[in-house]
Amino acid sequence: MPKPPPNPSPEAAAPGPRTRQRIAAITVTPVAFRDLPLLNTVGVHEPYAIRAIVEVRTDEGLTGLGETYADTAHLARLRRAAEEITGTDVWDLNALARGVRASLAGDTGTGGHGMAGMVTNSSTADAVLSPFEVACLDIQGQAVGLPVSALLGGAVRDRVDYSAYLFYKWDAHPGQEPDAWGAALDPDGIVAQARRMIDGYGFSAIKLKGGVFPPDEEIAAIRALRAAFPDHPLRIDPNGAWTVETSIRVGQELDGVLEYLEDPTEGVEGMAEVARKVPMPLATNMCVVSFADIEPAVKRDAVGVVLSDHHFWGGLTRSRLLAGICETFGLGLSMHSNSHLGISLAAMTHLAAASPALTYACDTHWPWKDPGEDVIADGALMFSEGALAVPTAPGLGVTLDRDRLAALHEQYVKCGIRDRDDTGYMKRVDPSYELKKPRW
Ligand SMILES: O=C([O-])C(=O)C[C@H](O)[C@@H](O)C(=O)[O-]
Ligand SMILES: [Mg+2]
Repeated sequence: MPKPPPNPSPEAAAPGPRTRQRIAAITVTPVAFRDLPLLNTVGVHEPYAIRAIVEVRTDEGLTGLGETYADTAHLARLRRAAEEITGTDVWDLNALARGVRASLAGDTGTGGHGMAGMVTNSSTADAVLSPFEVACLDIQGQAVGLPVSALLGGAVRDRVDYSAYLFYKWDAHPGQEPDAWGAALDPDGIVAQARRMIDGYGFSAIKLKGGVFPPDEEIAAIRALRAAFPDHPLRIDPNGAWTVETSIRVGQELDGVLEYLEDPTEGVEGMAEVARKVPMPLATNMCVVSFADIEPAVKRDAVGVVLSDHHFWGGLTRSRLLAGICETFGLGLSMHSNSHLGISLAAMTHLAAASPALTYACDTHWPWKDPGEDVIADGALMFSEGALAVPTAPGLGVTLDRDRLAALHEQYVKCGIRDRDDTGYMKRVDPSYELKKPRW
């Protein structure tokens, strides 16, 4: 009889405490990529969108990636936080959050996160923490050979659906040649834009950014979309541009047409009043934007769906916490997006894959970006039938292309935009433009 193999030594059998993987260096690089003249209720997108790319390096030589806003105040906070958290173990996300909070001590400023005034109450500490947390998860995944979705509890789906995010738009930035999308300033233009986007990406849900034209014109656009795309769930988001009365009227007129009505009016009280009188759920990325906002909204039954966004909810693990809270209180979960690059898209996809309650197609601004402009290498994120396959490579599953990073940084330096300012740009184009809240 063959002899059984000898028992392994206790050292070999037990994995033992692994060596900590400490943050040795962090680089924060602002970048700019071309953006189109997309209209919203506070103005129009400038010719470039700005983002910050965060690289976290460990003492063992692994690098994790994060992406966030690049407004001046946010960049300064990122750099202060980067100094404070250097030396932290990438597995100790609580210590990471403590370090970020410590770096903000005495900083009472709010905003500066790149949301053009449309999200004002989100937590500064969570917005600063987010890209570092994502980068640490990227490193953790690489270290153990697992995708980030596995670290978040496991992917419950292998594909994540995104929606066609439509905007009213001019045909060109003033003084430039018309872009490939052309103008969309009426129902026909919006339907043509939807067709182009759905033909290109296969999206199976549609969101219209509203709050730009009088509500009846936007109702007409939604009706035209319904006629052209009878089976696509539809949403409209005027970013709080309407009074409570207008919101109720629009909601009642669109009975049976919308899957949800997003931020028709500003504030929890107004949203609660609207919610009582319209037939469809209200969704928000404006009145529930931090953990402190959840209790008042739940108590007043103000919203039916929360649009999570790891960029201002403190990263991926805190967004999973939000998902759990939403499940507990019977709130639906969807996902918000700003103009972004591939690192953000990868993080959003891992999060959505690992969030069982996320049953709506996620927002993304991806189609509005020039496909050639990114900081990641091509090939990791390819849309098919409106969805992205969840990356299965270790970590986020995307790699930084240094030449592209350098080119987009150079573009940031040259373009001169340092803070997102949709209103200021609109006023430069049309000096009679006024910011009104509510507008109708
Ligand atoms: O859902 C939303 O509220 C957004 O996507 C906010 C964005 O800032 C959007 O309005 C934009 O990019 O103009
Ligand atoms: Mg919104």
